[in-house]
Amino acid sequence: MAALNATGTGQKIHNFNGFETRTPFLIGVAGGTASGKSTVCRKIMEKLGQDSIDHRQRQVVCVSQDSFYKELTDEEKILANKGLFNFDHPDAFDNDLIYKTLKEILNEKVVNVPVYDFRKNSRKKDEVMTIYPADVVLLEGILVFYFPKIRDLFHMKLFVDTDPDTRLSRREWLNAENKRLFRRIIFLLTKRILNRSDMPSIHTQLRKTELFWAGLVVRMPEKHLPKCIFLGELRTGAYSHGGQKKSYKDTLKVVLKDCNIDPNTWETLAQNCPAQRSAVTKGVARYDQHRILTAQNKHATKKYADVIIPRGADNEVAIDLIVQTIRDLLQSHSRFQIQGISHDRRIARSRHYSDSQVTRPH
Ligand SMILES: Nc1ncnc2c1ncn2[C@@H]1O[C@H](COP(=O)(O)OP(=O)(O)O)[C@@H](O)[C@H]1O
Ligand SMILES: O=c1ccn([C@@H]2O[C@H](COP(=O)(O)O)[C@@H](O)[C@H]2O)c(=O)[nH]1
Repeated sequence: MAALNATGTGQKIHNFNGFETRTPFLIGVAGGTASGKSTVCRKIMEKLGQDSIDHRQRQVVCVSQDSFYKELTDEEKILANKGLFNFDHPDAFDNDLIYKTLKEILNEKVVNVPVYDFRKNSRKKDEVMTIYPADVVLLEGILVFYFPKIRDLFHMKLFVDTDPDTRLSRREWLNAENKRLFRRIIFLLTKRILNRSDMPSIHTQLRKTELFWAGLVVRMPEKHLPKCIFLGELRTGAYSHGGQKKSYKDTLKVVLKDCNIDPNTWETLAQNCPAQRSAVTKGVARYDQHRILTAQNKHATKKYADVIIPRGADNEVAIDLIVQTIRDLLQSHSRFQIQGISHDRRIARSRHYSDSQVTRPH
């Protein structure tokens, strides 16, 4: 539990589970998609009465790892539109920015984090979320414990553990208009089925089909329509009518690289059907192996948690325990306390305030 030491300078130092730290106290909240991470964080904020406080005055703030999704390149956007981009891979996030932001938060700086637009798979232009210095900062996300450098910054690590079928059932079936939710439904569903039947992932199968088809096109006689359309474009890097630049060439290049096949020698390789088949089979197997290892590593981040919350937001007992721990941390500061007790800190922190924020933390 948290203990507090007063230093000679009057500065307060927490001693929590062997860590010595000044505020802010950083809490990581990991768990699978739709496990209830945001809901757990929202409940914590509500129970601490923080949701009703102006965001510049809050002692507890919550940030989502989703804000740090990387900007996709044009090629990646094409893959994403085809459902071929893996948003659950650790590299899908701007991990350098996550680290830099957490370090700034730990140094009590005002930080601006990007606002991610799931519909466009990109950051919103001219919009940021300003995080003001707080005593406790929660960062929730599917992969917040993946990279040791980031993981080691947390003073406390929570894992929201909700079984995959419940997560799947939570998807909003009626909201099929919403592309993001729809993609997640398909993703979770196929993942469950493929895992159960021990088949390669949908990402792997799509790559295999795409490469076999691309090889077939290379071997077609020159005048065949698919060859004119696809490889004409592939050779010259032409614009497709009304479409995006070099779409076929670029997506094929990404898929080839994923499968460790050199895009520069691909056409020569594809002329030799058995050689191409063997290279694709090997490349796809390698890709699937890499994908499985990444998924295992990702899943294994649960082992780094200090507290595992089974049933997510339904687990009131676990949430109350966490809330009480945060309350203890906050109340151990003589200058400011939560819920109804005076906030000298508002004055003490007024130098940090700025009017630059556009949106507010949830
Ligand atoms: N305990 C729960 N019971 C019912 N629905 C829940 C529960 N926890 C979360 N949900 C719902 O499931 C969906 C995903 O929850 P969310 O907290 O956004 O998950 P995550 O942040 O892990 O993706 C949301 O629509 C949310 O309202
Ligand atoms: O552009 C995107 C970015 C991410 N996703 C998916 O969203 C979830 C994020 O996890 P949560 O736990 O729900 O916050 C993840 O499964 C990504 O695959 C997306 O669909 N589109």
